[in-house]
Amino acid sequence: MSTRKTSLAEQQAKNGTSKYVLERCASVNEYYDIAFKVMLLGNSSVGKTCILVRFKDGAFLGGNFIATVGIDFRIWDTAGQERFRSVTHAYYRDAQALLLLYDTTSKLSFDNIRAWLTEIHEYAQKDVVIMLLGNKADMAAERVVKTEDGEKLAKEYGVPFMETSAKTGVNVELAFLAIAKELKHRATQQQNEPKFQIHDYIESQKHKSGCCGHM
Ligand SMILES: Nc1nc2c(ncn2[C@@H]2O[C@H](COP(=O)(O)OP(=O)(O)OP(=O)(O)O)[C@@H](O)[C@H]2O)c(=O)[nH]1
Repeated sequence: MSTRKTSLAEQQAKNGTSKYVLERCASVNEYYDIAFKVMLLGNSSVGKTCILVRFKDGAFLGGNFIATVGIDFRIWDTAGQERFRSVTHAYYRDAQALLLLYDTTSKLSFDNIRAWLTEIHEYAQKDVVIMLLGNKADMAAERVVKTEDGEKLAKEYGVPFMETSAKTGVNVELAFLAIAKELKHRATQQQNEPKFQIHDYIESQKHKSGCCGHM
């Protein structure tokens, strides 16, 4: 993709400066044509921080995240604890995308998704992109939330869904990439151009990466 304006972050990456420099640069608006605010939401301990770290480290190690995605992601890792809720509400309003996580080994975190969605509808922008993620898919023995339950809930609310693992990395990049593609298409879509179908995109990519039992 070619929406990126500058190669400063890239140069610094080539020069071997730390990933923190790269990440900081990646969050500076002026280096990009488009920038979006993405938030990670969900109960405490569902794995929001781990998903973000997995995504960022994978991207840094691969060395081509910025070049491939070409969009400045400012990702807000929120606190899941109830006592911080009033603080996070304030940030919903200008978020373009929300990754809503539950933990496949925690029924409570799954049951609370409805409450999270109610809150999102109250505080977020009407056209915010929401994606439901069932995390910790690697913990097969401890699983209490079936994949079908996640799928059913997502269908009910009309949001895309996938199971992820911050531990193995399965579907982590796909989740962020799908959001990036959706937001980019919305921002740059020309008249008469077909709408990006996020559900179709995810389904086609999920089949590619979800084949080999390494959840
Ligand atoms: N096995 C496994 N463990 C995970 C995964 N994701 C997170 N964890 C573990 O779950 C715990 C909580 O992860 P965090 O990323 O801190 O959770 P959080 O949602 O950011 O929590 P708060 O900051 O309290 O809202 C940690 O012990 C992680 O190691 C995963 O995909 N698989």
